[in-house]
Amino acid sequence: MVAARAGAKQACKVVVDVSPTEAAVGTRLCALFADAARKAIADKGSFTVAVPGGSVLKMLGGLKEQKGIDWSKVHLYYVNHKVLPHSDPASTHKKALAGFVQAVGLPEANVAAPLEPAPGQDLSAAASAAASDYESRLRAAAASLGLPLAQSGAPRLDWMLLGMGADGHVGSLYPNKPTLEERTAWVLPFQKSADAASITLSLPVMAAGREVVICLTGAKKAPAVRLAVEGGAQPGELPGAMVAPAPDATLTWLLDEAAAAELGGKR
Ligand SMILES: O=C1O[C@H](COP(=O)(O)O)[C@@H](O)[C@H](O)[C@H]1O
Repeated sequence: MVAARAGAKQACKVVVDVSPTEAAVGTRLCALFADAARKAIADKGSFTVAVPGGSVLKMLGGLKEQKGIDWSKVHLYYVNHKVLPHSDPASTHKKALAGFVQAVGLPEANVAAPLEPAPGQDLSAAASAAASDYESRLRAAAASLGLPLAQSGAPRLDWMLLGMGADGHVGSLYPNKPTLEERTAWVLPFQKSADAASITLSLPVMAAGREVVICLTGAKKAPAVRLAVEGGAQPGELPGAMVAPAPDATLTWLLDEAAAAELGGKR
């Protein structure tokens, strides 16, 4: 079921797209991704997309079934990434390569892999270096691909695909953290604990997507979905609700029935 909503505070068009099961959400996600890629490539010769980790990345395995995409014209970025060697089983880059990139024939040169930590490097220093490197690469790509910039100055990727945690976190932007206040940097380091750090796109870059798709499933996330879609979160409480795309953008909530269960009204 697909419904456009006017209720949320975003100025952009908001679509709530509900499928019966998690598997059906995965199928729908890959079909929408493929449609957007084919259209962008036909219209302007390239498709730029940022993808998250977690359950949404796994769903992208279904892209293997999609036909008619010129993968040499697709440019892939990560919404967030743990500061780890690419050989680490928890590396999102490693999972993306194995999950769909290699199978569909997306050239690895078109995948912006984050800088790996140097052996023995201090984690916080490695996170800062990786964030700064990723931002430089994104700036270079924005220039070479001619990406338009949003009013915030952030690059407008064609598709900004986000997951959201039950606590409302998107990428590595967590509730009530100073990273939510960032307005200038495109990529930020975030140290979650003494032994876990990541880099993440900033809120302005997430919001700058020409299409922003927030995909999530499961009953545990239903309260966060209700708050984000219908409003009412306290400032800083729910990062997913703080992604406010431009008026000419579309924000699509791609949900299963369980995640949509607390939404009232028409959906
Ligand atoms: O920590 C993270 O969580 C979100 C949501 O993950 P999910 O497995 O519950 O879908 C994810 O989008 C993000 O990339 C990841 O770092």
